Amino acid sequence: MAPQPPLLSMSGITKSFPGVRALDGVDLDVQAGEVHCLLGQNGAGKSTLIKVLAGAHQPDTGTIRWRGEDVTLRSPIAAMRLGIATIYQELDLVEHLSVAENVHLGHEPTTAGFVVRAKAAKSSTARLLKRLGHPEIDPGRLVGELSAAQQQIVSMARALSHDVRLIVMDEPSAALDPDEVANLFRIVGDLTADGVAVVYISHRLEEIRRIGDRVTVLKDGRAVAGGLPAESTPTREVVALMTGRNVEYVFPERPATAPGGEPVLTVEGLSRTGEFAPLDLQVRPGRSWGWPDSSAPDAPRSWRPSTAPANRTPAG
Ligand SMILES: Nc1ncnc2c1ncn2[C@@H]1O[C@H](COP(=O)(O)OP(=O)(O)OP(=O)(O)O)[C@@H](O)[C@H]1O
Repeated sequence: MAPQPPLLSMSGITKSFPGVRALDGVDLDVQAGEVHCLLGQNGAGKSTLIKVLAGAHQPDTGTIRWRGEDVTLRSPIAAMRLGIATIYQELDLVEHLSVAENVHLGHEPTTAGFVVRAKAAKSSTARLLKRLGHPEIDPGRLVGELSAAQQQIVSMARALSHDVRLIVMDEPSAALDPDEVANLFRIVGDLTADGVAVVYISHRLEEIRRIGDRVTVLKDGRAVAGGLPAESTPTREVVALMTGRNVEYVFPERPATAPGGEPVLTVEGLSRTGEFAPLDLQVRPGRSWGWPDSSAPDAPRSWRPSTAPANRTPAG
């Protein structure tokens, strides 16, 4: 049997803005059902590449093949019609519309009669939210009233309300707590099991190892590595590709310091009414020192407010 062409094949993509070549001949191949991670430092060209893929930017040169055929993605709607959805970090939801209205914006269910359409939109939205592990989100609620994590789920529901074959997720875990990240990974696993491809942008290398299949690394607008195995490529190699420097240079070893030298800072009996009880501390060379979250339930008593919080005014 002839091998399947990649779901997506971007070749030699260039894109310049005044004074900067954001993409300089980038290739990206994505297979159906894989999680393809896109890595690169700030300014490497990731956003520009996914905007080209989303139909939001037109490339200056290069070709895009989709399921084996050359395509031109003239607009986000054209990309969406092919089954390419993008969930940007800055979510593009309309805050004063309801969840269901956002999910179906531009492609409302077409059953006759407005009320029936609204009902159909609500029930199909409820089904999508359940599939995404968030049945508690009310499809009738205004999007502006939801948390950042819930808004991201709404954005995913909107992507899934189309016949999607590839979803681009731009730093999807950035605003999520660990439970929400676990739910995100479950969603990604379900999508890929259904044959949907995910292009996943993250700065968190440990995430890429956990859910990624392959990695493409961008640096200064070029793909310096394409389709590396996510699980087995050593972190030092990925960091070296991203930065152009070896790990020893990026994370130089700290100079050895004798434990317990003379304190560089000593504080005794420091307190602030309504903020924290008297405390002593010493900071010594070569030691790390962190300030615990005083509101955490397991914070030592001395870190918690001693009385009702007072207005903060600069100490005189
Ligand atoms: N609309 C624009 N106009 C001018 N320059 C742009 C525009 N969009 C991106 N650039 C420039 O193109 C280069 C690549 O930017 P891009 O946002 O694609 O990088 P990135 O890898 O997504 O970085 P980040 O992680 O910071 O978003 C940068 O030098 C950026 O300043």
